[in-house]
This record gives sequence, structure tokens and C-alpha cells, in this order.
Amino acid sequence: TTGHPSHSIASSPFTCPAHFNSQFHCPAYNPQSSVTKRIKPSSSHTAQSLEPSPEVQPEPEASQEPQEPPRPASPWSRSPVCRRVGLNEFCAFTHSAFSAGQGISLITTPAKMLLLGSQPPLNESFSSTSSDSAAAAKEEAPLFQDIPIPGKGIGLVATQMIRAGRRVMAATPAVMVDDKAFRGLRREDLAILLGQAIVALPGEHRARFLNLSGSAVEETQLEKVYKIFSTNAFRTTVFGVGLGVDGKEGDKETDFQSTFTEVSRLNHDCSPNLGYYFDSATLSHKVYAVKDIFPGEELTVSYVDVLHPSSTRTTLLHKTWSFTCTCARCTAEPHLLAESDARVAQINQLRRELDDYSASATPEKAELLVTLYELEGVAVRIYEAYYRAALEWNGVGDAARATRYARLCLARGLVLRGPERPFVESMRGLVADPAGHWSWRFRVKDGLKREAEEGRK
Ligand SMILES: C[S@@+](CC[C@H](N)C(=O)[O-])C[C@H]1O[C@@H](n2cnc3c(N)ncnc32)[C@H](O)[C@@H]1O
Repeated sequence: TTGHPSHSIASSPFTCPAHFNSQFHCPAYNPQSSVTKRIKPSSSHTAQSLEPSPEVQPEPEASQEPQEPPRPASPWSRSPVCRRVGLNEFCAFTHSAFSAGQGISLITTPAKMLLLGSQPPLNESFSSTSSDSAAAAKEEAPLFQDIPIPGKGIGLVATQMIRAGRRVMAATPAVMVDDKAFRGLRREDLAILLGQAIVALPGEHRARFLNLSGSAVEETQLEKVYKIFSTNAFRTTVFGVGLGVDGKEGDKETDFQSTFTEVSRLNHDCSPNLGYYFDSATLSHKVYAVKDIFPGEELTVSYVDVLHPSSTRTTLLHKTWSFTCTCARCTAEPHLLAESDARVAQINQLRRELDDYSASATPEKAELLVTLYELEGVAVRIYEAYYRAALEWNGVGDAARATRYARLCLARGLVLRGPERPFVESMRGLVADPAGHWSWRFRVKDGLKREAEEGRK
């Protein structure tokens, strides 16, 4: 939904769901409180129905008794059962008001949920940033629509011209599953938690999730939920919330598998016209056009590394998503397919040479790399070639060409990888002060050093 949640926080604070059976920050969520109390592992489970359970209890009748001032209620509900892998216990948590009432469910440990839920954007009972973008999206004419695409199920098609660089979506997930739960839990246990995660979502988001493509004919609703999730999940990394198994500070980032109802409608192409990154700060998948897209053209992303040879790409796509790739790169005539594979091999070889800072690479090799990326149509990764060209030109002391490529790398790379990546800082530094950047004349200095060493021999 793009509107405000029907149960506004201000007028009707959330109360615990009827099935809420734990002390976990309900009725009043207190991030400082401890969650060390054990949650009883459920000994058995019955078949789960996907009928929604009541999320909000009716407000009590007004009474004449003096009332306590309203306390801030927790926006989170927790699944009635949790599942264990080794020392970790995983539960499903839901925030129904998140992202302008779309809601979000997370399957993770209570300790990690406490940490995540105590910081932006999940500590906000109502996510204003998402509601702002939802409101803005409502005002503009839609950029795309979902329609059946022959041989591909449903896909998204541009309804107007979309220029390269334009943002096409910024969507928050329906469900995020801690990678440790995704890999560690038994399939039937994960299905039970997923079932609870989906049931607890607000109706519209839940319906959109259940409408996504799954696989073959499913036996049960839980199996269906599991298959929909695994067919449509993206790996997403959340920074700053890692916890070790004992609940102490651990890694600085946590991987989740996440399903987004809109982004997950994007079909695959080996030369996609969209790129995306997961913005950990807003928990949103930001999707940008990497080429000009014309009305009627399908919007696509790549499910696999576009710089794999064609045989690897098709094998991976078939193994993981059960389809035969029919994109232009994979179905080119044999001699063109061979040329494309040769270009990919040359790209990978050039990257290795350019990334060896002790060897003698040249700006010409970097220029060739840029041309090969362009010829291969992998605009979604072009910033990598610009990065290497910027370093090579700076490496021979050509500040003008180096800063030009650094700017191109920033323009394309920021929308494809986000602002947090080390290359962004490096390229900003190069633009600001080429001679102060580590790469300044590094190829020349090394060359001089080598010549001097050879002269001494
Ligand atoms: C993430 S979903 C994409 C949306 C999906 N088409 C739908 O109807 O919801 C992934 C599934 O879409 C289909 N798909 C995606 N890209 C495809 C392509 N290039 N050719 C054929 N099928 C494709 C496959 O069935 C795949 O398992």
C-alpha cells in the first residue's frame, strides 16, 4: 500500500497481537531491556494456515477510571514459535507500520532483532522516508507496469521513456531472513517461520507476496511460501548489526535473504537495463536505469555475474531458477556468441593485468577495457572499467584524463553500488587532488625504479 496505515500510530497505538506469548519488548518496547530470558522452544507444530491473525486488538471502551498516560507501544510482534539451529534461536518479527504501512517481517535471533530494532530505520514506528517516497511516487505517472511476458511469467515493462541514471524503484522488503537461518534451518522449520512472517504482514503486502512466482505445483501453503521466498530472494547486507552466537558483538555486517514484492517481478537479462544495490541505511533496494529504456521495453536485472562466459551463465540460471536464458547475448548466432565469450575472457584477463599494481599495465589497456565493456553491453558494470582507467591515467600523471574517468566512475558507480563502497571515497579523493592520490604517477615511478634496478645489475 502507498497510503497511510489504517491504524495510525498517533490515534491508535499498537497493542500486542493476540498470539503474543513472550516478554520480548511488549507491550512497551524498550531497547535497553535485556532479552536474555529463554524463549521456550515449541515442542510441536501443527499445520499452519495462512489466514491472517488479528494484528491489532480493538481499543478498550472509554471508561471513567483514571487512565495511565499512554506508553509508547512496541511496533513489533513476534511469532508464537521459534526454531533453533545450534546455539541460535530464530523467530519471525513483524513491524506492520513500517514503510508507510506496507510492513516488514524479519526472521532472525531475538538478540539481533533487538539490535536492529533499536536503530534506524527499524526503530521508527512509522517510516517517514518511505512514506515520502511513496507519496512522491503516487504523484508521478508510473514508470512501468506488470504484464505477462511470453515464456517468462510476469515482468515489468516501461510505460514511458526512462533515461539512464534515473531511479526506477526504492522498495523495502516484505521478508528478510537471516542468512544463518536460511542456510541452517531445516526446510520445514524455515517454512513454518516464513508462514508466520507472511501471515503477520498487512493484507495488501501479504497478497502481493503470495502472488509472486514460485515453482511447479505446491503441496501445502507452507511449501508455497517457502518456494516463493526462495525463488524471489536477493542477498542483502545490513551493516553494523553483526552479533556472535553468544549475543556479543561480532561481525560488523549481517547477510539476509530478502524478498521484495515489486523488485522480485524483474526478469533476468545478461545485458540488463537496470542495476541495483541494497541501501542498508534505509533497508531499501534502490534500482536505477543503466541504459535509456524506451516505452514498451521490458525492465531487466541480471541474476548472475554478467562477466561469466555464456555457458556458465546459462547453467547457473537453469540450476537456480529453472529457465533457459533466451536473452540476446545467450542466443546470438554461434560466431557472435564465440566473439562475445572471447570478449568476456579478454575483459577478465585485462582486469587481472590492470589490478596488478606491480606489473606494467598502461592507460591504453584500460581504454581497451572500457571499449570491451561497451561492446559487450554490460553497462551495469561499466564503472569498474572507468575506475581502472582513472587509476591508469593518474598512474602516468595525466590528471585531466584521470579525473574525467573518476567522475564517470562516480556517476555510474554510485547508483550501482551505493555511497558506502571504498572505491567511491578513492575516486572522490582523486577528483579532489589527483597528485595527492596514492595512484599519482605510480606506473611511472615503478618503471623508473625497475629501470634503475636493471641498470644496477
Ligand atoms: C524473481 S522471478 C521474476 C518474476 C516472475 N517472472 C514472475 O512472474 O513473478 C524469477 C522467475 O521468473 C522467471 N524468469 C525470470 N527471468 C526469465 C527469463 N529471462 N526467461 C524466462 N524466465 C524468466 C523464472 O521462472 C524465474 O524463476
